[in-house]
Amino acid sequence: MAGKLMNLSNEYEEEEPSQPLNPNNMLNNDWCRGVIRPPESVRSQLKCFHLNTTFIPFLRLTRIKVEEMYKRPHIVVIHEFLSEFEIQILKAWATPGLERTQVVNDTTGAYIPSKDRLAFGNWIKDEQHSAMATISRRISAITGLDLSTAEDANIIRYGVGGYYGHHYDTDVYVVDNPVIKPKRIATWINYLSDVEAGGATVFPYINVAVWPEKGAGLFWYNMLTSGLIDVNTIHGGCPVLVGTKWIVTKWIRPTGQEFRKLCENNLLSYNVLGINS
Ligand SMILES: O=C(O)CCC(=O)C(=O)O
Ligand SMILES: [Fe+2]
Repeated sequence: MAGKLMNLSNEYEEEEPSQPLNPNNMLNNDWCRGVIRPPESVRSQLKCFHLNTTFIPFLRLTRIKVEEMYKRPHIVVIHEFLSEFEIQILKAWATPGLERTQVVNDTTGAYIPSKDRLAFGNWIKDEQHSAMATISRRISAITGLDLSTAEDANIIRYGVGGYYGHHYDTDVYVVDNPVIKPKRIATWINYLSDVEAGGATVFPYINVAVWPEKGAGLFWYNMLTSGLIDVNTIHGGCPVLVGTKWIVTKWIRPTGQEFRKLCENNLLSYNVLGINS
């Protein structure tokens, strides 16, 4: 068994996950163990590239290093997105006010503590620190999205055993359930730390695992161009086994994107970083 756990070779890449998709069953599941990857046919299409910043004055003199993790939905990692200074500022800001994180209750819509999310968090507004305002401005420049309507950034610290069960970031329509959860067209996660073991952000329906990398950004669209939820974006944060995981999440709202991400006739067309496909 130990041999199997350690073996990350191709032998396992097409294997079907053996664990049921249960938010409380993040520990030791196949996605978190890193033994499942998208098939070769998907991986061979993925690219690394420098974002074309020619027409983005704010980023003209920077190199934005993009690595695709999946195409549809478009999941990308932006390497070396944050500076060491920004990372230290955000951690120092959050630390004195860290509190147990909560989730939106499906029936009442209220924020409640939950066994699906074990972490400590704090919030920061762009106006509260110029470092955060600059980060939001960079995210906006890279994604082309309006961040003035986005939620405040959520700074999260996961200790050993901390995790976030599988969930959607945007609301899921449930018949007979009057509660409308917030709509989030896209999510941007900043990793403020590496994690020695565990702590991957996983998308179990498409077998994608993103391992935290200090300073990197992770971005994906939760919605198709039609505004429908992309069901393949269900994701979670794996338990931290060794070390501490720090992230800063920006949940981006559809409001304000009307002239930036145009609706398309095709109900199932995908949003992508840059132009749509
Ligand atoms: O901790 C992670 O890797 C995922 C966090 C997440 O899903 C969120 O903040 O919405
Ligand atoms: Fe999430």
